Amino acid sequence: MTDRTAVVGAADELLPGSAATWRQEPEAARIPASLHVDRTLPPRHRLDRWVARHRERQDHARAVFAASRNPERGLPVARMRSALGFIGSLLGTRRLGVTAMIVFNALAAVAALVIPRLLGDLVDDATGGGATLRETDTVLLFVLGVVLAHGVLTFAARRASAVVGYDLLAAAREHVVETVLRLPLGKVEAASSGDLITRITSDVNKMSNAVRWSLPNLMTSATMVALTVVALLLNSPLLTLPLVLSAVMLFFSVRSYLKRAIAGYITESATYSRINATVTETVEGARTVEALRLAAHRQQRLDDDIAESSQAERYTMSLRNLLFIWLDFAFQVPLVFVVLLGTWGYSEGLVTVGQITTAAIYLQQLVSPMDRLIQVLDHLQVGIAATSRLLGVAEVPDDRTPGEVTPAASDLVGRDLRFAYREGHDVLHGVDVALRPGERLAIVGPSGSGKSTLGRLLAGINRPRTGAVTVGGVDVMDLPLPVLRGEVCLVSQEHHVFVGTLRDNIVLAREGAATDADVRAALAAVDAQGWTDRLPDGLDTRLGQGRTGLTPAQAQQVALARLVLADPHTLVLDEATSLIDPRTARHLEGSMAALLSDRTVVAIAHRLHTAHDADRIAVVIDGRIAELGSHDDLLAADGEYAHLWRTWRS
Ligand SMILES: Nc1ncnc2c1ncn2[C@@H]1O[C@H](COP(=O)(O)OP(=O)(O)OP(=O)(O)O)[C@@H](O)[C@H]1O
Repeated sequence: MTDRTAVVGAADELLPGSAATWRQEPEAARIPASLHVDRTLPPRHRLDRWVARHRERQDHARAVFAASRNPERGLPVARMRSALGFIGSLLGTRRLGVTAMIVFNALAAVAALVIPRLLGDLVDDATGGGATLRETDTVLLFVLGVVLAHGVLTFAARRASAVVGYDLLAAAREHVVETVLRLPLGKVEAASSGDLITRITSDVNKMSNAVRWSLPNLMTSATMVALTVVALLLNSPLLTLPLVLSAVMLFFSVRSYLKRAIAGYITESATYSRINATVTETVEGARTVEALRLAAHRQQRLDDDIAESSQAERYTMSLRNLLFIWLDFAFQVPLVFVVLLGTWGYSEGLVTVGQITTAAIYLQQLVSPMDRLIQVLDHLQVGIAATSRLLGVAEVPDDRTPGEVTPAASDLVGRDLRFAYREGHDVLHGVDVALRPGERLAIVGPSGSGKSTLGRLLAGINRPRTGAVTVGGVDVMDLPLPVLRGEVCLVSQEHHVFVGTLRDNIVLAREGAATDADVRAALAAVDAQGWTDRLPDGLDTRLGQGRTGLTPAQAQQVALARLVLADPHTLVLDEATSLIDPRTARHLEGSMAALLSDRTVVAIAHRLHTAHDADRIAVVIDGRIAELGSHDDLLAADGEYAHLWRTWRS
């Protein structure tokens, strides 16, 4: 891309209604972010508006949730069952740790339950006048011992939970990284980078919190609740009755919450993805923003994203608030009933004061684990939503179906190639191109005419909408990636230097099969031996961010050396030498000439001298091959190429 097109292209990404828009969450799912609390309204109307807003946010959450099921629109979201299955399988492979976690949590809960029972007995002995000072001392000492045991067991339980939690987190992170690396390149590029980043950062963290905090607390609280109910029953079945009321209230309020929460949290995360996408694009396009004075527009877009996110957060907050109101009722009402029932039962001689005391303490003791249990449910909803988004990355449909057949020949043919980045907007319109083995084809044409897109299709990066690219008669989309890499390779304008040694950066094209001599030969082939020999640690010199920096030209040479090692019979060079100054580029091309001589080369060229040296030149205009022939033939034809050539020469 030229500098001008770089600016215009980047501006396209940053302006409304541009190509960038389709990469994000479905536009239809946006909600108006204009609903603010109107304090001038009378309270009843305010309540009406609150209900209306709540419904609107709920509809929005449902729409985003439904849209997230469509893999064609952004990155998909996995089903809740898959998320639970994933967490379950992680837990299943750590049986020892999980068992330790359960056992210690259960023992800690039992220790906590013994104390009220002892205190209740003490009250009964005291009110009955049966307890001596010595007995009271013994009971208190015993209570102290149990408190100490409880502390030790709680420590052991938390430690076991932390070990399991961090282990799970590490496993989940590895899974996510592997999944992301396996994604088809075309799909990764089509996804919003903000969404991908949010999923592998914020969603991984949410899942990790759910695992590290929620699972242990779920164990502790659930054990505590279950044992407290058993203890209540053992203490007095009559005084346990009010719990039924509590259970009914809890059941309905939690069920209603759970029905809505997942969609709410997935929507909330989707809004974070939007914010991330807007910020990332703005930072990446900072120069364009400055050059075209787009700051106010970008600011507005970010404000809109934040406003929308705040609406989504308000919705989940309302869900939580409603839940907690019900929980307060569910916790307080039984206590009142225990006192009332206890008073009646005492007057009828059915229960003792000690039993009432124990029941009241147990009920009080139940509030905290119940409260935590509900918080755990809330965190788990967030965790499950985050896990669903994480696993959704793995559900991106693969764009190739690798088969068993390997190409017997090396002729590369493209037939009826059409391609659209946006549905209904083809950028290639039925291109036919056939390369003879060993031929050099230069692709030239105006900016945006589809040269790079054609190169990507020929290299098997993207699947054409119609037609196919075949190598030796086999569709490139049917070849497994390692096989394809040995057939056709694309060298693009971006040359990433990975953090690692110079050697690592080069052998990744043929991992495990390349020796140091191969690496040196590859560097020599691209004329990089001089400066690489002068590096302080030779092939062991560490490159990448924060380490030895490379000039763009050196980075490009490293990328080319990688390619030499991959040894494909066909190379697609997408302005591969554009970042090197013309003299070095000429030099580099010269030194590569011997290497390229027995390969098929498709060179997407801006500098026409590359075209001049090619066997044939394809002139791409508006997604079609307008002219095809040798330099001399095309000059003689006096068409588009002749015009470009004269302009370039002058
Ligand atoms: N990732 C993308 N998303 C949406 N549209 C795209 C994308 N990449 C390219 N396009 C559009 O497809 C069309 C063809 O682009 P392409 O990069 O293939 O042209 P080109 O001839 O290589 O341009 P240049 O010489 O400027 O690199 C252009 O209109 C471009 O805006």
